[in-house]
Amino acid sequence: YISNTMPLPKSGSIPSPCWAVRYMLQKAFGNDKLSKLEFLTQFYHNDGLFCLDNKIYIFDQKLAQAAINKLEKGAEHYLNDSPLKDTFLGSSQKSPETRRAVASLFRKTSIEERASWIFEDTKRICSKIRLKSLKSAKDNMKLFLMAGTETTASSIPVIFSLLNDFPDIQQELRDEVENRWTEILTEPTTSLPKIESMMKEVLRLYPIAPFISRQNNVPVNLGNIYLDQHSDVIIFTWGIHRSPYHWKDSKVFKPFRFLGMESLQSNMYIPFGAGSRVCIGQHLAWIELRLVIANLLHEFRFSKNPATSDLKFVVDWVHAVVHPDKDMIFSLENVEHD
Ligand code: HEM
Repeated sequence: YISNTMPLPKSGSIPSPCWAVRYMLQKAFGNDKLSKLEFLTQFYHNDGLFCLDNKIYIFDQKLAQAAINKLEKGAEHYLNDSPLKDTFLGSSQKSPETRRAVASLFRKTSIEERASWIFEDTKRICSKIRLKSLKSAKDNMKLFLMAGTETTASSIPVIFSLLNDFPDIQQELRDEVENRWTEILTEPTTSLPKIESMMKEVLRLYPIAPFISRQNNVPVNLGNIYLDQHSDVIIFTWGIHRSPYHWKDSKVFKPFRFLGMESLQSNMYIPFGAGSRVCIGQHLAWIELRLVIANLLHEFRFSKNPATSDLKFVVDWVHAVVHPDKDMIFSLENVEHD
């Protein structure tokens, strides 16, 4: 009703919820910010973006693509005192165009070439660390450890919580593991199509990193949208992944949705971000997750425990990860093997 009676925003302007919509959101969702944002992505579907609390949330595919390509990571001074400054690994402080060029060059190289670049780069970083204080090196290590552990670790309980809700699917995945167990033991990268499809679907419905952030140092046009200098832009992965306009049965967990799906429309699926700042650890995370899930399914049967029957997933806005709202307790039963 509110949507139909509101004046249409001018083309090229960024809509923002009026007091009536804000009141309704508060009544409907209380402090559940994620649900409010999810609601607003549908409310402003035709605009593809909205502004809330001085942040611009983008979920239209073309606008998201433009924002990813044109805007900065949002840490413009981050590298100033860092030993990564002026190194290949620290290319984040260069212009988006340079970074894209570097990233595409990097993609075309062989593993051996990459290794030698990284080796040279690391040597340069080490000599800088020797000359400077260790503080900024520590900061970068913290980023790496946070990005590499919170994310993968948070994905595992979400996956098993869903598999508890669907015991038949859990068994189907266990069967896939058992059929290939000897292969997995000798070759840990053995393909497990059903498990991989399920992992993709979990990261679609519950993207562990629910948004990616960007900023601009100079005014920028995204399509016909004008962004002032230093706009705070959020590419809202959660909204994109759950949009009924992009996905059939968008709110339903369909673990085998991705089976046999060769390619996806770009930017409809961005659990690891996109562009030159795409997650550096995505391939490692994928292998880790696949092996952890295979191992756990091989060892145990998981089922719901009454102690955590009404589980909800919430966002830790500081670390930008999705996690369960309380400790998860599962019941385990050993899987017997001959
Ligand atoms: C399920 C697991 C993971 C998810 C969902 C995930 C997701 C993400 C996302 C969305 C970004 C931001 C990309 C962007 O801004 O476009 C990111 C960045 C990053 N990730 Fe991951 N990640 C995961 C695992 C890992 C692992 C295992 C590592 C390291 C071993 C890692 C290291 C990083 C680093 C260093 C960045 C910053 C890259 C940059 O700023 O250039 N991540 N990740």
